Amino acid sequence: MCPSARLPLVRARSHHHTRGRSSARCCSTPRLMERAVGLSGGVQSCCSHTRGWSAAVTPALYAGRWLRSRPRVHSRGKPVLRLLSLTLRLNTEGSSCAAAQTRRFRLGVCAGIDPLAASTRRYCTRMARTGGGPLFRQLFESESSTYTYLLADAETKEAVVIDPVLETIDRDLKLIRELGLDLKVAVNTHCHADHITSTGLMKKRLVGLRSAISKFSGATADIQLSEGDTIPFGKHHLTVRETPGHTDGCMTLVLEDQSMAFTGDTLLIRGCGRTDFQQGRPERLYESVHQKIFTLPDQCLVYPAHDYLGQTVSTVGEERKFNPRLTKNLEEFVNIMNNLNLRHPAKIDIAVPANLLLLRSTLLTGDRIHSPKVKSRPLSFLLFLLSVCHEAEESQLLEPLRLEHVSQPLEMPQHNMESPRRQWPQGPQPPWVARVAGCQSPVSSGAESDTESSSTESEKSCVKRLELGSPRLLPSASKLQQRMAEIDQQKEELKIELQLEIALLQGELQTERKQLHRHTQKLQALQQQAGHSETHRHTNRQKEQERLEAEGLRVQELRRSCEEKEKLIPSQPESQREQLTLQLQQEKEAMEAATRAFEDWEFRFLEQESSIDMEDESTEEKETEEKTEGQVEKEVAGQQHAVSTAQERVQQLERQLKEMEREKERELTALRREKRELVHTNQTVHKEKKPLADCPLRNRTKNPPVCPEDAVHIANNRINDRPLSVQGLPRTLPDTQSPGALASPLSPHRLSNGHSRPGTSNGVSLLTPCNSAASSRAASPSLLDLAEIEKKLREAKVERERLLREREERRRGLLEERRGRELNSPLTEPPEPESPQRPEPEPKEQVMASSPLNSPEPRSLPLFLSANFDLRAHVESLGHGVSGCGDLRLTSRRCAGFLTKRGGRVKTWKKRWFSFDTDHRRLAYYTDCDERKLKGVIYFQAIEEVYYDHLRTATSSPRAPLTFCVKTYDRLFFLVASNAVSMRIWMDVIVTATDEHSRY
Ligand SMILES: N[C@@H](CCC(=O)N[C@@H](CSS)C(=O)NCC(=O)O)C(=O)O
Repeated sequence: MCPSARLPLVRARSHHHTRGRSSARCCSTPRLMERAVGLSGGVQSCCSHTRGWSAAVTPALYAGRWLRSRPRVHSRGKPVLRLLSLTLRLNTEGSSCAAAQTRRFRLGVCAGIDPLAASTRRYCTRMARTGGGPLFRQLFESESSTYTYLLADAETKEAVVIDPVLETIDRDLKLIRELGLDLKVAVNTHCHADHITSTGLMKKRLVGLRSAISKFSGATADIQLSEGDTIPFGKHHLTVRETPGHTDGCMTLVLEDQSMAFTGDTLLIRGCGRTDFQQGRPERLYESVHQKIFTLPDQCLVYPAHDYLGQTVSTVGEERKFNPRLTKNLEEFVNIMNNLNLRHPAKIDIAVPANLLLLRSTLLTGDRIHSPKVKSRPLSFLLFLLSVCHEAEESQLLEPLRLEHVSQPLEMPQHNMESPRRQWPQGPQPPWVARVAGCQSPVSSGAESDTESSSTESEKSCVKRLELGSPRLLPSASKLQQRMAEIDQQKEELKIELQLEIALLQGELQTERKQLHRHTQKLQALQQQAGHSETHRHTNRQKEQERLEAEGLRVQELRRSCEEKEKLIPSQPESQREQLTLQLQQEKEAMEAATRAFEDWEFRFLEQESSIDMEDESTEEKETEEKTEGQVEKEVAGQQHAVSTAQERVQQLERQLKEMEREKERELTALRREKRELVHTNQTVHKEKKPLADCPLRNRTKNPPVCPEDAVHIANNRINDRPLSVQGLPRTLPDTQSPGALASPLSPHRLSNGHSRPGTSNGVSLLTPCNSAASSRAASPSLLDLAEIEKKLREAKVERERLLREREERRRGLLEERRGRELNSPLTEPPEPESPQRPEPEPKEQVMASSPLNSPEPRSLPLFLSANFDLRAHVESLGHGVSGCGDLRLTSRRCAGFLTKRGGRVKTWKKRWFSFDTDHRRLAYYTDCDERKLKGVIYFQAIEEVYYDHLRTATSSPRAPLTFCVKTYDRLFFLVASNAVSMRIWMDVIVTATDEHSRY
């Protein structure tokens, strides 16, 4: 396909019209045509200013230049000919009312009538009425007081954003989304020093978006702008006016109808950009404003990049009249500017390199930077990253990429050495070379294909000719040198990007560390909170305990009084006895009721106590309290989880670092290999060019002898081109380690055409001293890099270990603290069962025996309340061999022994000493057989069922066949006996306490 056929039918516009100056600016020279780089139309040109619109510029005229100036070097060194979406754009001006309006306006300008003599407002209103004006939004970022502007064509929705700020990227993108805009270009009026642009990140988020900045900014972007360039969006466009002075790359962007000017930092409202850093020069700024901005119509609205006083807009006329600096003469102006004594912008040290960096299309948007986190990295992290990169990389970043190796027709005349592509011998090429292979037309030279192209036949013949020594196609030494310089540059690029990636990873590490710190703080806060609630709970519990004890005393008092009255009755006159007995009966019932209430209360209390050990459930009141505790514990667990997640992330980062290191090694190896090959080719060229009397060409190509000169070179090569690995980093260059590799840096398949390398006896490439010096120069930074990477890796490892240690210490601290709380808290100390206030009752056998109530037994009373109930006898009567069961202490009123109990919440199995006490009517359990530390109680009235577990807990129980269950009204206890006999005894013992049992 003809290259020109791919180009759009371009439209040409009046380039630049400023009241009466239009003819000076408006031109139709090819140079200016080439400068007019459009977005979608691609090209606009100047033309007859009397017509406003011209016929299309011949596409072919532009095509070559376009393609030559547009190849881009991808971060991996691949050329990406970014052919813009050169859509066919027909000149449709005049087809709509709005366009007609615009046209009339233009014609007015061209005819020397100043249509803006009327107020801008009126003009804008007219434009709005006709729907001709662009959609416009002024957005503000408060930290740096930056204005971002959004302009869009209301019909096509194509949009341009000016000076977007990183901090407000989400807001801006949201608005763009909401308005349904198709953001085509993000342009920066200059390389800002006070904030980081969001351009790079926007490109990452919006497919097809391209960055633009002045070519004098020092930053690279997809589009590098200069005077007269236009940025179209729909039927509108902005024109670039270079306005240096604040920085070299400052531009003012003027809307097509000159109704708006985006002046960046050049002209501020009643002020102007400072000139004390970033190539600032007051004289230049003065000239820029006066020549490029003050020449705009008075009504032209001035939209600056900043305002620190809340002003939003001004006009050219106003500024020309009232600007306190720019109304002065040059000398005064310079004086003012040199004495502003402003503080440097807070972020200058990071913003400048960041902006130089983030505008680059390869960074943060290319496939080298893989990290999925890029999008979500916080600003602080980016700042960190940039500060890391700043010092080391600034110089390289300032250097825009310039590789112009676009394919040229193969059969070009010999004198045309513009394309070094043809001279590369066949073999492993760096990817970018492969991407532009072949005799394709410039347009189809591989830019649209992602596949690596193979050598074409003509390439092969070219190589063959080269190898046969054809002087026609030998590359010039300077071209080779140039290519080597480019490889060095690529190396530098690679270095920068890898360092960036490392910095990214380090940044992530730092973010994780900060997160860890936050989690730790939260954990501490939670612990404090837990401590407070613990104290509160403690106080409450103490009070409750006191009340409980008082109630216990009262119940005892009631009991004593009943007993005394009971003793007195027999000594009373016969006539009163019945009455007294009745009274006594009532008092006893009251006493029983009080006792039951007390016991319930005590039960709840003890249950709550034991819940501290997380083994028991609680009553409703306790549940409320525990809920808070549970939440705290849950949060603590959450924090611990977060800590371990952070730790995993650190490990992951470490892995990524290693991978980066490996990738770097691979890339460096490939680059070194290519360089060696080039060195070799260079050497060949030298040899081909000079008459080699002592080493005839034919001989050299067929069966080359080692001539003395070569021998020297070989020796040199062995010293100078010595693999770096030999010099200290053996693993970095595995392919050059072996003596064979030393002797033959050319890969074997490069010799597969059957020809030995000219100038080598065994494939050794030759180095001139100059080349070898270049080689070592190029190699040294790589060594440093590797050492640096390794150092960082070590640091990361140390950091990781530190984090791990910290985590472990925290965990231990937590555990200890918790243990300490358990030990110190009186709440966790079980109440003494044999407390002085509540002495263990006397053996009830005697008491009950002497009681007049012991018989007749009311049928409704549970079995164990029967006065003559003998537990041991009962168990024996059931056929159990009690005497043979040594691990049980069974008396007439008590049964005690070890059982293993499953925890209520934390399902751990713990051995406890259980005591079934018919007098206290409770089954209590203690930590040990001395019965000093009560862990919990099950009151008889709570027991509902006792049954064998039937191996339900088989997977967890220490002895599933010996596991049985005690069901209370609100909980299920799993207990394990030490043997089958004791299990059966225990079950029969406990079942006596059930109401169910009392019915039989
Ligand atoms: N206080 C601000 C810095 C303000 C500042 O220096 N603004 C620049 C434009 S951004 S580089 C400027 O040119 N100002 C001119 C003026 O007269 O204010 C900060 O700390 O960031």
